[in-house]
Order: sequence, then C-alpha cells, then structure tokens
Amino acid sequence: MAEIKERLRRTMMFVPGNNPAMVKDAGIYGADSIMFDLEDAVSMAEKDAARDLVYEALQTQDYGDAELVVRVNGQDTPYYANDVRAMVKAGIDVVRLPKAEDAEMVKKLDADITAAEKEFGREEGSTMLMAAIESAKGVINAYQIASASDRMMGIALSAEDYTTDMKTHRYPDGAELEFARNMVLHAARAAGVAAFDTVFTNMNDTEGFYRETEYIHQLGFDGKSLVNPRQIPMVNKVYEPTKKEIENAKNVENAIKEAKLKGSGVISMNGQMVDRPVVLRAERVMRLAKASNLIDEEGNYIEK
Ligand SMILES: CC(=O)SCCNC(=O)CCNC(=O)[C@H](O)C(C)(C)COP(=O)(O)OP(=O)(O)OC[C@H]1O[C@@H](n2cnc3c(N)ncnc32)[C@H](O)[C@@H]1OP(=O)(O)O
Ligand SMILES: O=C([O-])CC(=O)C(=O)O
Ligand SMILES: [Mg+2]
Repeated sequence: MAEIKERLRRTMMFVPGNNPAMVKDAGIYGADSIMFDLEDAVSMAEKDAARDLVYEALQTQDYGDAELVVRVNGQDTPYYANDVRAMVKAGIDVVRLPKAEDAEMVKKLDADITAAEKEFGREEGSTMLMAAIESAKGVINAYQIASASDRMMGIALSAEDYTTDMKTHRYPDGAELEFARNMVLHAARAAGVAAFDTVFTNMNDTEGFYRETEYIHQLGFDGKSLVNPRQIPMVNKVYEPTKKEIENAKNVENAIKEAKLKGSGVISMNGQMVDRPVVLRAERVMRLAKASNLIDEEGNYIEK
C-alpha cells in the first residue's frame, strides 16, 4: 500500500464491499485509487459481512500500486466505529468520510483514527483521510472541512446526495452543480489538498461521460469518483497531455535546471518567463505523461 499525500489520482473507483468477485478483481483495471464501499452500495443486512470481506481482501489480495481507500459508514450510523477500527487495523491508505458537513466531523474521524492506530500498533499519522461533501451545508463549509486535519488528502463532491439535498436532480449540462464544483475545488486548492469530482452513473452515455470529464479536467479537478472500470481509460484519455504540452514541459524542466546552475529561480525560454508556477505545471504534465506511458526514462516523448 502506498502512503503518499502527493500522487496522481485521476481515477478513484468505487467497489461495492459486499461483492466478493469485484473486491477480488478490483486491482486489474488500473485505477489510481480503489475505493471499497461499506456505505451506500451495501444494504443494512450486509454491513458486517462487507466489512469482514474487505478486511480479509486487504490482508490477502495484491492491488499493486493502487492507492487503497475505504468509504466507511456515516458517523450517525452504528457501523461507523467498527468500520474505522477494522480498516485502520487492516492498514488502509485512506479513510473516506461520507456526508461531511463541518470541521467537527473531520476532527472526530481524525481522533478515531489516532485511537485505532494506537490500539493496533500502526504508525501514528500513517492513515490519511478524505471527506465527501454531499449537502448544501457541506458545500458552505468546504474550506473548514478541507483544512480540519493534517491527515486530509482530499475532498470530493458527491452529487447524487447533494442534488437530493438541493431539491433538484442531475441534468446533462451540470448547471445544478456549478456552484458546488467551484466551492469544492477552491476549498481544496486553498487547503492544499486534492479535489475529486462526483460519479457519473449512466454507463451507456459515453458521450455525456466524456463531456463531463473534459469539463472537470478544465476546471482543475485532480480526478473523479467512478462506478465502473470502463470509465477508467476514458478519464485517463482526457487527462493525457498532448505531445506539445509534454515537449514544452520538458523544455521548462531543462530551462529551470540551467537557471538553477546560474543561481536563479527564473529564466526566459523563447521569450516566455519560466518561474515556479510554470515549473509546477510542467512537473504535473510530466507525471501525467509518465502514467500514460508517453515518455521514456529521460522524459522524451515516445512517437507511436
Ligand atoms: C451514489 C453512490 O453512492 S455511488 C457509489 C456506490 N455504488 C457502487 O459502488 C456501484 C459500483 N458499480 C457497480 O456495481 C457496477 O459497475 C454497475 C452495477 C453499475 C454495473 O454493473 P455491470 O453492468 O455488471 O458492469 P459491467 O458489465 O461493465 O462489468 C464488467 C466487469 O467489471 C466488473 N465491475 C463492474 N463494476 C465494478 C466496480 N465498481 N468495481 C469492480 N469491478 C466492477 C464486473 O464485475 C464485470 O466483471 P467480469 O467481466 O469479471 O464479470
Ligand atoms: O461520491 C460520489 O460521487 C457518490 C455519492 O455518494 C453521491 O453522489 O452521493
Ligand atoms: Mg452519497
């Protein structure tokens, strides 16, 4: 399991925690993050069995380089406490809190994780957390939520519950989510954590999925929560940098290396100023290019 705060998280796939076949095979599709769900994908009758199934899988399955996330049940349920204890004991990378409404809820999860890390002898602070924002109150408090814990890795918009709370539903143009998306994204960026867009649930509407993913990519989201493995290559395609972007990023990296040798943090490249923000963007392009196998060891674009 990989415990890194900064990493690519284009695709975070929900895997129903009560489905043995899906839990077992979840690693074969190449998701950046695999998110086992103990909450809304699992019926009340199956809550304990799902927790046991995911716990067992975390001990026995090899999920490769994927980041491992679990969506626990909400703090107002009788399952929450056992979910957190079991998942920390299993050494999960990230605990995702659903229906986060304020900083207090995040602080409670942080304290509960700390207690579980102590109880099970896990390194203190090694478990990250994230919060899903699924209501008007959560959106209004997004920045407080995003900055409530040192363990915070990211925040996600959860539009199915959010649109219900807002007395609307989801439309193809996404206008009903505009404010929430921008709030979640700004809160995440201001707090220095990742931002995840919500699920797209119509598996037959490929065109609509691409349209939504291109839109959230343009806004600046790190990635998206997904419900089906077929969505993974589509998101990766949208996040793939172009040849021109990669070559430009490589030139930026070279230019800044040269500048550093001269003891400067800023340099001109073909008349274009290259400074820290440009370098950070270039680094992200190179990370995305590497993940898409578009560059060689030296960072040169591979012609296909
Ligand atoms: C609002 C919310 O809270 S959303 C979050 C909670 N919801 C979920 O977790 C639902 C997750 N998704 C799913 O259960 C399924 O993808 C469904 C029900 C939406 C569609 O199921 P299907 O029509 O069977 O999907 P599809 O035909 O594409 O499946 C292809 C393969 O991928 C597997 N698969 C599908 N979805 C997933 C998934 N989320 N995780 C892991 N494996 C999956 C299937 O088991 C199947 O495997 P197989 O070829 O070995 O038999
Ligand atoms: O996190 C998500 O996108 C799924 C979810 O729970 C919601 O939309 O309510
Ligand atoms: Mg929800």
